[in-house]
Amino acid sequence: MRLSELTAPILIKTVIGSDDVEITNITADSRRVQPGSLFIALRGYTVDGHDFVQGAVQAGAAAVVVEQAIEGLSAPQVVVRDTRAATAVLASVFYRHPSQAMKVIGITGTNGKTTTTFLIDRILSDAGKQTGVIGTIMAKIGTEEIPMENTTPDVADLQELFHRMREAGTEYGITEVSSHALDLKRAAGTDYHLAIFTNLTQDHLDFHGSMEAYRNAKAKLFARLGNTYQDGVHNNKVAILNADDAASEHFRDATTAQVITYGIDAEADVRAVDVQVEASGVSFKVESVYGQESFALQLTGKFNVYNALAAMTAGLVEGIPFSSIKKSLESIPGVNGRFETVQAGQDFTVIVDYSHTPDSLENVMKTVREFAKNKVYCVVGCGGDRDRTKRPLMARIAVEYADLAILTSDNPRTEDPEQIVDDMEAGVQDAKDRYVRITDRREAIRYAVAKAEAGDVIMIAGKGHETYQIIGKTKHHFDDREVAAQAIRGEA
Ligand SMILES: CC(=O)N[C@H]1[C@@H](OP(=O)(O)OP(=O)(O)OC[C@H]2O[C@@H](n3ccc(=O)[nH]c3=O)[C@H](O)[C@@H]2O)O[C@H](CO)[C@@H](O)[C@@H]1O[C@H](C)C(=O)N[C@@H](C)C(=O)N[C@H](CCC(=O)O)C(=O)O
Ligand SMILES: Nc1ncnc2c1ncn2[C@@H]1O[C@H](COP(=O)(O)OP(=O)(O)OP(=O)(O)O)[C@@H](O)[C@H]1O
Ligand SMILES: N[C@H](CCC[C@H](N)C(=O)O)C(=O)O
Ligand SMILES: [Mg+2]
Repeated sequence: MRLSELTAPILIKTVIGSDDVEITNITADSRRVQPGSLFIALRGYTVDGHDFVQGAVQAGAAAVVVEQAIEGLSAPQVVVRDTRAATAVLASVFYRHPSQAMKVIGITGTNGKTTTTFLIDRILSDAGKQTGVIGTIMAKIGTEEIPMENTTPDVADLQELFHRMREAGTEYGITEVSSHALDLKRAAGTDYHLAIFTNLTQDHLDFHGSMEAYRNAKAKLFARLGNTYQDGVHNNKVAILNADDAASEHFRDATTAQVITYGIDAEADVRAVDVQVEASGVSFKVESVYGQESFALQLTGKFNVYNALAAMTAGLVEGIPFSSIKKSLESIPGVNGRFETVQAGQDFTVIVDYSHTPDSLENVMKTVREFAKNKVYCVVGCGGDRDRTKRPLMARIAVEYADLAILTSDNPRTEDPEQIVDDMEAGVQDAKDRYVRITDRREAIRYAVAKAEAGDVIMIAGKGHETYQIIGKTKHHFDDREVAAQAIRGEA
């Protein structure tokens, strides 16, 4: 595409040099520049992309987009007011608005996004639809799986993924939309068909500053959910909200789309009743505007009833029959790293879970307590370079629900691991006999395994599907499931 055509929709800009050059790819990362690339300089949290403009041109960039003109540059420059906002426009134009060629489902909320995307994927795939998924664990296009750095990728990468989905004939793009993405304009330019809200509880206060700002970031997904009403119900934009979460009223106000609610405790359009939580799964009945159905899932916990309700509401809105949804949801054995049990021949239960927020930890620990007959151990840490205020709260929850909490490391990143555990410990000073601190995660898991006796439960929280531990800036191989199994087998 010619640079002139690509930048035409940007109203306020100054072009230095000729814009009659061919652009073959766009990127905001100089390390990924190829001959013919358009390099866009973003001011990040760590470095300023403007510092890499010269390097990008040396690597073959055909042109650059900047907020400040660079002196003596040999390549054409387009100077704009806000390169982050411009990237969203440029990516949409370059890939020819791929999200409009499919139905994109956006899922936001503190917890349950990944799980809900998996459930929706199963419901739609079983109904014969071509799907693509973008989320924490990976992106999936048909059967191709692509590893992901973030839950929601950068806007140029996101549009490229939609482009690849369109090429593959995808009918539904099922995507997690993080609050970071909404604030950093990664989701700008995506035309969402359904927007789903799971829940809002504390996380990411380091980034958003307050719960109100965090909620407002999530509200953007609903505020941007179209403003037109088309003929035929299935062409309409729909917001799917959790009736049991107070933030839903805020999102209802923010959107002009039709709203449908799901819930358990409050009145809802799709409501679960008679919820029975067992170790082997959760059962419940659904009463809804679409009829009634009973479910017996292999997933467990009340929180998974919410995920199932959100997913089935999406399926029902899309015209999938209840009977088909029931079959799909009941056949799902579990989601990678979410309440996943480790079986290595032991006579106690070991569960690996991705709970890395106070609310998710409380949910899984409550669920464990509902079926645990003997002692419960909780191995938990908190990520470095992330919300510090959740640390004492998570430690508190571990201590309250477990007979013994083992406070340890998660991904320390660039923080001192001992300091992170200190921050956690600040929340449990009055309960010294209810926890131990073992900063080395492998040792912490080994300790819990050594302590456990027949019928006990060990919850290993925080890392779920992750197969690494980030210490400093280095990713080391580490898998809670592997480490637990080795400890059980007595391997080094
Ligand atoms: C806070 C945050 O979101 N940071 C993201 C941001 O990083 P940053 O601002 O530090 O970027 P930077 O390193 O300063 O670089 C600025 C610019 O210079 C460019 N650059 C940099 C170096 C170089 O040699 N050449 C070059 O061109 C970069 O590509 C970038 O465009 O831009 C990067 C590139 O897109 C992201 O990878 C990075 O996510 C980091 C890894 C991250 O940890 N993000 C987390 C907080 C996050 O986004 N989480 C959410 C929510 C998770 C949830 O659901 O709970 C998610 O969606 O994953
Ligand atoms: N609906 C829910 N409500 C509360 N907690 C949940 C819910 N669903 C899952 N959880 C808990 O949260 C953890 C993370 O779930 P999941 O990965 O589905 O969430 P996510 O929103 O994608 O997280 P992330 O923000 O890291 O991408 C699970 O391991 C479980 O402990
Ligand atoms: N998407 C979340 C993942 C946290 C996972 C946890 N293991 C940690 O490292 O804190 C985040 O980036 O905050
Ligand atoms: Mg996720």
